Amino acid sequence: MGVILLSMKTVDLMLSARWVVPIEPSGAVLENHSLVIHDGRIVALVPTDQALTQFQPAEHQQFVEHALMPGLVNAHTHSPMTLLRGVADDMPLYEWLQQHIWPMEARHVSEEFAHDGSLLALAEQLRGGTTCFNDMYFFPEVTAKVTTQAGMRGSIGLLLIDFASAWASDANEYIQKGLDLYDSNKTEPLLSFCFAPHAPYSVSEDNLRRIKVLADELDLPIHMHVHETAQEVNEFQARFGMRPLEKLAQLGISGPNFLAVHMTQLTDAEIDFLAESGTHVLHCPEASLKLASGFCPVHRLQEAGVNVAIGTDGTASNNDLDMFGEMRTAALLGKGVSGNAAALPAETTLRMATLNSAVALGLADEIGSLVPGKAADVIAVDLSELESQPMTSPISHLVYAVGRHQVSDVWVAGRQLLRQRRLTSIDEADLRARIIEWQKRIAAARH
Ligand SMILES: CSC[C@H]1O[C@@H](n2cnc3c(O)ncnc32)[C@H](O)[C@@H]1O
Ligand SMILES: [Zn+2]
Repeated sequence: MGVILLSMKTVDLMLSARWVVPIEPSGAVLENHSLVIHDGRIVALVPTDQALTQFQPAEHQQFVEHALMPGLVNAHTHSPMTLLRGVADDMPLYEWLQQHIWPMEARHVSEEFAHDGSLLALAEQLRGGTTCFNDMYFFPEVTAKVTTQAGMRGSIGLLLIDFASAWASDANEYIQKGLDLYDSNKTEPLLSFCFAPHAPYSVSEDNLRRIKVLADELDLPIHMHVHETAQEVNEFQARFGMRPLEKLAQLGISGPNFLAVHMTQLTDAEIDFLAESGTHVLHCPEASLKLASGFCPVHRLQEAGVNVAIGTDGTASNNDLDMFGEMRTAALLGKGVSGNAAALPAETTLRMATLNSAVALGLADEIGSLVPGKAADVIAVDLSELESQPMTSPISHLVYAVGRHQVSDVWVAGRQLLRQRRLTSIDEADLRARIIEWQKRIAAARH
């Protein structure tokens, strides 16, 4: 016994579970395996009986009726917009943006708005099993700070839009503030950055050229709403004599460092072009459905070889940050739109919300699957509930049957941020009080 103990490796944490869904190297489910974690990284994923003879963990948690899987990666959102949840429903994109959201943002967006809205987004996402999100909003330095304070992982958008806001008055200031944010945080382990020009219709060609030069110089991805509605494409065509994607191709923006959000309007030739250029598509099915923007042809994109990731978009159009719900919608919609029940099977959809999102964000070496060497961004999903019975297939249940309330525990870089459904790094009571104040302020301004 003494000899065995001596040869055992001391590690920080062992998570043993009935089921583990690592996503890579195979999409298969492992039974009775343990994840071994040290210094925030996965050091082994082995059968539990083997793990117990090889490793001596400082902490050992056992999940007898749970599945462990990689944290979900929300490929597109606008965190502070949680404060605008439910303010403008049941209308199309331009009416929603121009008559409701932009005027409300002009009235309310501030450092404090970005702080409290981001905190609410972090809390909602962690409680729903999302461990990393890709953001685009005003005051990104505030979102970045709250994210690191909470211990979550974030890809922060260096925003550009051609109108003055509480954050910046013109393109020069937007770009400079973005670069300053990047410079002062580029070594922060939980943060990464994307340039985030809002859309082809809201950022001039000259400014897009500037972003392209900077993105090449710093080797950062560019993240942008593109071909969201037919109206966008038609109006752009009337103004510039070409479709937005063609303009972006002309500017050299499309390619493996380009993340195109929505993409509901695509010709066959454009699908081929996206595949050839290595452009990533960030699919936000619920926001596109709610705004009746159109349908992203996900199955055709995947058949062509395009990397398609899943995002929620913001809560003013979704209206939640529920990546389990989003996976289910993506899978069902993908079948409906393609007329093919075999399109977007559960395993593919789970991969879209984890590894594909990580690939799009340039983070696949770090997150998106449970592979030794990667960061320990892990979630435990309780499958003991009646609603998950009988346990015919964990992967099927995770996509088609599980609700986000079944996420019991969450770790980011090996740090536990949700323990038996309680947040460990965010004060829920304080957050609730702040949100009630915002509710009053926003309601008062509307009357
Ligand atoms: C300038 S920060 C981001 C900007 O985007 C707005 N927004 C949120 N959702 C969408 C969407 O689906 N399409 C276009 N613009 C969107 C948000 O209100 C902010 O102003
Ligand atoms: Zn968006």
